[in-house]
Amino acid sequence: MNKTHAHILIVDDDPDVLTTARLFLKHHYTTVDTLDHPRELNGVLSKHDVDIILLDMNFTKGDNDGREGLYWLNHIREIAEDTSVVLMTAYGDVELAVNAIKKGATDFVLKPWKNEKLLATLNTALQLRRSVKKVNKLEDTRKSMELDRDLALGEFIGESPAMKELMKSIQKVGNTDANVLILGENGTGKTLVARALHRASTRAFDSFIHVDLGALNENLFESELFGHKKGAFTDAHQDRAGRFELADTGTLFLDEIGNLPIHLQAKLLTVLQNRRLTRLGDTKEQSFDVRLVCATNMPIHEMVHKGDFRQDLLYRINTVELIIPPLRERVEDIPILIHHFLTRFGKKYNKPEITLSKEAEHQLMDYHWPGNIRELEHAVERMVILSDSSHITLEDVSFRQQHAEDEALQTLNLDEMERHLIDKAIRKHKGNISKAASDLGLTRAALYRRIEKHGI
Ligand SMILES: Nc1ncnc2c1ncn2[C@@H]1O[C@H](COP(=O)(O)OP(=O)(O)OP(=O)(O)O)[C@@H](O)[C@H]1O
Repeated sequence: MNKTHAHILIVDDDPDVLTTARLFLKHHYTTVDTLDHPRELNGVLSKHDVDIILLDMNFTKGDNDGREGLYWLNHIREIAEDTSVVLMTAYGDVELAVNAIKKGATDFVLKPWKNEKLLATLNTALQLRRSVKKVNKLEDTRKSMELDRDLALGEFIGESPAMKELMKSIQKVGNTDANVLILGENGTGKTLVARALHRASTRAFDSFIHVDLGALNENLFESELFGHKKGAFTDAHQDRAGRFELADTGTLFLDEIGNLPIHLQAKLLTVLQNRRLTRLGDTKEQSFDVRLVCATNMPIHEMVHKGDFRQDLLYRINTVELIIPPLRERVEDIPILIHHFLTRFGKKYNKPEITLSKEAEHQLMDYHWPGNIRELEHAVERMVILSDSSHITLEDVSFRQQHAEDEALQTLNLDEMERHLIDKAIRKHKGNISKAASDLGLTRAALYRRIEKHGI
């Protein structure tokens, strides 16, 4: 017979009771111990994680009021608070049993017991104990998530004025239900900001659902977002909740919203306006309660002017706009980010002492990082992996710097090339626009126009 994995301890002064109970319970549980007096409980409970104590109520000859049992019950509650206690009473004293349960006993059995009844009582007590343990574990997880909530911004590195301002806004907006639109180039940390907003909100313990609208197949848009009923389309073999439902009472993060085709923008707008949705193939409408955070790397306001993005949808999603500047505009953050990634990847690749020379750091600060923090993160990871010593020098960096510039120059897109050259000229002349303009063969006004166009 398969035994239940559990440790049962029987405490009774009657040797016959101990033997009978032990012989029977040994067939059902992996560990069954006995004690002929509760005074030995401390020793056992300090060494073993006992699941259930089956406790007699009277240990002194002539005593039958159960007071001893209540005393030891109290004692167990104090020294092993999540061990369950099941009391044995020979007298069927209901009042005593009720009193014991009030004081924390899980249940009681009458002596002499029926084996099936004893087993059923112990199994129920065991289940209860396991649920209590699970709840405690969840509570621990909740507490650690609370810590994580503070850490979330700890992980968010940036000391430039722009980043400090952004962190303040996250704290301010975080615990409201305002819809937030995050704008920034690829790899600037939009997803990180969306998560930080969620963690700073009262919804932090509910779900955070991330949907990449850029990667979503147009045909599946409705079913993914709003769910479907079984049979709604050929592959709909069962009912399925959409992302809006999954995010209910939590945060829904719609990433790359600028990539949403105009006809789907209309569908999304209707759902947001009505705050109700209908699963594909269903007739019933249902309401939802989500906090909406959207992000895009597209020039969304320009798209509205050109008619590529619906203005009414933009107004729905951008109650607050957070703009994350590109890394090249906050060069002062580069050294701390490098340090942060060196520590992380140093640990990961077993090179905890790894450092970077000052020259190498300057070289990295000079680079324009079109892929922003993600590119920097990958560059540092590569350097840590490839470095032969525990010190990264200019040579290690120059190689990849050159490589990256070559890659950037390989583009045949005139717009990108223009942006790259302007950026390079400005860096070469350390921000002096007149000199950069003359190097590029442009007037200052023409250069300013282009700077604005490229958002440099
Ligand atoms: N301020 C920051 N501090 C530390 N790490 C950051 C910061 N910003 C971004 N990162 C890291 O850079 C990487 C890219 O960030 P994230 O995915 O949030 O960018 P994104 O703007 O959402 O990118 P995409 O537009 O490509 O989706 C992640 O690994 C993230 O942890």
